[in-house]
Amino acid sequence: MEELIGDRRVEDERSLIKTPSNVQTNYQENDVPTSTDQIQHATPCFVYTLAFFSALGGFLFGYDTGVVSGAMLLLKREMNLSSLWQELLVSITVGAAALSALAGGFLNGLFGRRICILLASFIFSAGGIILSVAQSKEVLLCGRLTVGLGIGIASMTVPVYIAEVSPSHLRGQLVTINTLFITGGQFVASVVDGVFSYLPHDGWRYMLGLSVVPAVLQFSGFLFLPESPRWLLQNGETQKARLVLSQIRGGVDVEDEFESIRSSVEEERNDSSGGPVLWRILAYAPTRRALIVGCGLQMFQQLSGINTVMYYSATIIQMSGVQDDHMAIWLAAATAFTNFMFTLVGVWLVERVGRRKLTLGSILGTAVSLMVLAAGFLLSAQASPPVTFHPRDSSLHNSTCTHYGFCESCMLDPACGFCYGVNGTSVVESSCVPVSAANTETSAAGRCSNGTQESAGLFWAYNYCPTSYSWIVLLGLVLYLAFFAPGMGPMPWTVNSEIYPLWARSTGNACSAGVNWICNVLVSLTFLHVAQYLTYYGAFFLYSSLAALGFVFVLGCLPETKGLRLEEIESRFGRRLCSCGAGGSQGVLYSRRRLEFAALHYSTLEPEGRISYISLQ
Ligand SMILES: O[C@H]1[C@H](O)[C@@H](O)[C@H](O)[C@@H](O)[C@H]1O
Repeated sequence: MEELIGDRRVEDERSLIKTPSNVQTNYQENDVPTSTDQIQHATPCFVYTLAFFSALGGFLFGYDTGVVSGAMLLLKREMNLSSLWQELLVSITVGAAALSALAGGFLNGLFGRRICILLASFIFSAGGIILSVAQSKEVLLCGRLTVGLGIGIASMTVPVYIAEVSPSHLRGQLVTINTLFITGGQFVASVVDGVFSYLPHDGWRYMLGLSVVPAVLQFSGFLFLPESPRWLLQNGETQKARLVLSQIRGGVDVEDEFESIRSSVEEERNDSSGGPVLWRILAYAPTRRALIVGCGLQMFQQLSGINTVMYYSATIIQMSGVQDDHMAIWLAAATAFTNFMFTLVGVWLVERVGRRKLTLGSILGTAVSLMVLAAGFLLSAQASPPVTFHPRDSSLHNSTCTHYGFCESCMLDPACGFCYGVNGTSVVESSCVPVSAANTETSAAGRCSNGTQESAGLFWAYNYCPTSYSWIVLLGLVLYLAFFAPGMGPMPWTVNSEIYPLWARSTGNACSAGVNWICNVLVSLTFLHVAQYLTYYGAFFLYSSLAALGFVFVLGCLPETKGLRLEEIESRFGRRLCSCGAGGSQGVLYSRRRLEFAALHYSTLEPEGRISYISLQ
C-alpha cells in the first residue's frame, strides 16, 4: 500500500495521540470504537438549542424544495405558464443549490459556519419575500434562484456545524435531526399546499412566502449563537474557542476535548503542504478516500430515485383509484409524512446500530422495494387497457395521440392522456387524446375536455393507467419510504459531516453536497425521458440496479464512525478503500502523516517505515 506505512495491525490511534484520558484505553480490534467523551455527561440544553436553530436550515431546504409542486398547480393557471417555464421554475432552485453548495465550502472556510448560516437564512428570507410579491414569471424565477442559493449553503453548512458542536456520543443523532427537519419541511410544505390549494387566487403567494417565518427565526437565533469552537481554533481564536466549548458542554471540564482538537489543528498546520484544499484532499490518501465515500453516498442517495418517488407519489396514488385532485394532494402529504416518520426511526437507530449497518440495511431494502415498484409497474403495463373508442372530433385527427393502441403507450407520451368509462371493474369506451396545454386535468378536446367527463361518467387519466395491480405499486411506495428514510435519507449527510479532518471539512462537504444536488437535477430532468425510453418499470428497475450497486459500494467502502471523536475519524480512512470488510471490523492501519506525528511525539518509527506498537501505558 503506497500510502500506508503500518503493515502491522496497530491497536488504536487513540493510543498514539496525546489525550490524558486515553492513556488507559485498550482497544479491541473487533469493537466499534468508543471514545473518551462517550462517557455520557448529562448533555446541556444548549447543544439541543444549537442543533434546533441550525436544523431550521434543513427545514427551509425541505420546505422550499417541497412546496413548489403544489404552488405550480396554481401558478401555471394564474400566470399562464408553459411547461418550459414550469420546468425552469422547479429546476433553477436545484441548479442554484448545486452551485452555492460548491461555493459554500470556500465561504465556510473563510467566514466560519455561523456567518454562513446567517447568510443562508438572510437569503432564504429575501427569496421568500421576492416570491410572495412577484408579479411576473421573471421575478418568480429570480426568487426561486435566490432560495436555491440559500438551500445550497445551508445544506452543506448545517451538518458541519452540528457535528462540530455535538459531543461524539450524540453527534450522529443530532446531525440526523437535520434530515428529520428536511423531511419535516417537505411534509409541512405539502400540508400548506393542501390548505392553500382551496384559495381561488394568490394561494401560491402564501405557499411560497411562508418560508420567511422560519428563516427570520433562524436569523434572529444565530445572532446570539456562537461560532463552532473547531473553526475558532483553526483560525487562531484559542481563548474564544475554549470559552465556547465550555459553554456548549455546560461548564464541565473540556480540557481533554480541547487539547485533542488543538493537537489536531497543530498537526494539520505543521503538516500543511500548501496549495488549494481540493488538491491537498486528493493528494492525501485518507482524505481522498473520505471524499470518494462522501460523494459516493450522496450520489447513490439521489440515484436511488428518492425525489422521483416523492414527486411521483401523487400519480402512484392516483393509479390506485384516487381520482379527486385535492384528495391526491392530501395523499401526497401522507407520503411526505411517512418519509418524515421513518426518518425519525433513523434518528433513533443511528447511535444504536451505527452508520454502517443502518446504511447497508437501508440501501438493500431500498433496492428491493424499487424492484417491487418496478414489478407493480410491469404488471400494470401488461394489463394496460386497449384503446377502444376513436372520437370523431375533427380537431383530434392530426394528433399523434390517436395512433396509440394501448393506455400504456398513450400515458408515456406527455402530450396525451387517457379518457375512459367504467363498467363494473372493466374499462370501456377508452380513447387516447391530447392533453389541454393549460391544464393537465382535462383533454384539449373531445369527451374529457373542460371537466365535462365527470357528469358524463367518464374518467381522465394523465400520466397513469387504470389498473388492478396498483396495490403492488402502492406497497412498493410504502416499503421504499420505510427503508430509504431511516438510512439512505440521512446517512449521506451525517457521514459527510464527520469523515473529513478539520482542514478538509468545508471543502469535502461542499463537494459532496454539490454531487448530491447535481445528481438530484440529473435524475429529475431525465426521469420523463428515461420513462419514455424504458417505460416506468424500466426506469424503476434501473434505479433498483443503481441502489444494488450502491449496496456493494457501501459494503466495501463505508467504515463505522459511531462514537469516535471527529479528530479520530481520519484514521478510519487510513487504509485502502473498498477492501473486503472495511467496516471497522478489520485492523486499523494508519496514514503516514498521523503515524509520523505520533511517532515524533511518543515513539520511534522502525526502519523501513514500520511502526511499532506504541502504548502509553
Ligand atoms: O436527505 C434528503 C431527504 O431524504 C429528502 O427527502 C430528499 O428530498 C433529499 O433529496 C435528500 O437529500
